[in-house]
Amino acid sequence: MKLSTLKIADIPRPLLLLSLLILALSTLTTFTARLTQLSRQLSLPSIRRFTTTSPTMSSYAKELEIAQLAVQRATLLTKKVFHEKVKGTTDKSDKSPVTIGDYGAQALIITAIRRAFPHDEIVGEEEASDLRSKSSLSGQIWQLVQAARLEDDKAEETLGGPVKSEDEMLDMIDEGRSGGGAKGRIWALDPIDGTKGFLRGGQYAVCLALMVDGDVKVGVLGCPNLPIDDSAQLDEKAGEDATDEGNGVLFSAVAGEGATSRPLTRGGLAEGKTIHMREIEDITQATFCESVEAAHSSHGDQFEIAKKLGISKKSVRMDSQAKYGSIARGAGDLYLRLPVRKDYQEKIWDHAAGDLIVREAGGEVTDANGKRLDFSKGRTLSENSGVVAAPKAVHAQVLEAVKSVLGSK
Ligand SMILES: Nc1ncnc2c1ncn2[C@@H]1O[C@H](COP(=O)(O)O)[C@@H](OP(=O)(O)O)[C@H]1O
Ligand SMILES: [Mg+2]
Ligand SMILES: [Mg+2]
Ligand SMILES: [Mg+2]
Repeated sequence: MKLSTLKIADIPRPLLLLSLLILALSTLTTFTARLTQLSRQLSLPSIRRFTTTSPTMSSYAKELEIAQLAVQRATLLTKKVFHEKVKGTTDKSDKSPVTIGDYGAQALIITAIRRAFPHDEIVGEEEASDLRSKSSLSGQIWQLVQAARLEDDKAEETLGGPVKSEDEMLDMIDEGRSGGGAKGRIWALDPIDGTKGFLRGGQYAVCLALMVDGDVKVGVLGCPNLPIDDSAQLDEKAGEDATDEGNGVLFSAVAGEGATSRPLTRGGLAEGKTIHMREIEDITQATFCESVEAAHSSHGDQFEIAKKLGISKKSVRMDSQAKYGSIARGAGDLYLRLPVRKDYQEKIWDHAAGDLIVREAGGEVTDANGKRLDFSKGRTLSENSGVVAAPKAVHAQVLEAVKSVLGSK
């Protein structure tokens, strides 16, 4: 029989039904993929939820994978610098320290974001202008950046390959100069949070978050010096004499999908576990965390607040967003950060990832007035004052103590 004379009636029924089924399935798949893409572009969470085909498939699966791998790769570089006696430290215009580790990690992470999401904006803490006039420092960072490769070709391929040249490295660092804001997709990056801890041999974190229209949707914290074991409880020495030997944890969260921890590796991503804050039955037994640096938060006010809550245990002093990660997995309970100076505005990159990870683990994060942290105002949290993070069930009680201590000053 000639093909041109073939009639539908001539096709065997089972074959016809099978062809129709394949056609219907492929049309549905294309439609669903297009709808998901559209909802992502338009930031429509309700459509996104509807089009997510399985409960384990994240709405921000690609963003989460890139963010985790980019942070993991950057910790290869920071760990190397952590073990060096000389860390290429310079002072920034605000007199705060920055090291070759901070610059190198920022270059690596921004390169990964640029390759995967070329249209996204990035708010990064560091900028390259000082490096452009200090070629020996820039050369040292370039050596480190070239050496920082994940021991997993597929993971490197996912990140879009290495930084191509020293010039590209400097340009990538400067790609972090977005002013932030309430519209569109903006990443907040702190390549080394807790630089003072990093220099002192304490805790530090590599922090990355994606905000969409001012809301944090994805958060990742790489904490090379925290124990892998989620149940390892913090004691008052936890923030001192830290090391990455046998340690290293990668925290992550996606809005509405919970928080996870997994061991940091030198290659691809390890298996993750869901984490939760601890349920506190008796607030007097809570472990509270605060900065090591007295200039970053008021140790005096925090002591008074703990006293008011009946907490007699000494605080755990620890640098960086490792505090957020630690309370999110129930290794501690509260994080208090009350302002020392009225004119200081907290930076979004110091809180975006930690805020989401704690909230997704069952916590509540507000400022000292009980307002949610507002990441839509630019590079700083200009509408907020301080941070109060606690399990949901006791947050109101903690906030009451905060207000009472601050109100009586
Ligand atoms: N006066 C101040 N009040 C609050 N935070 C401050 C501060 N001066 C600097 N910081 C921020 O505190 C961060 C460290 O927080 P912590 O004390 O929890 O480790 C620093 O991040 P970097 O180390 O990334 O610069 C810096 O941005
Ligand atoms: Mg800094
Ligand atoms: Mg920081
Ligand atoms: Mg920093």
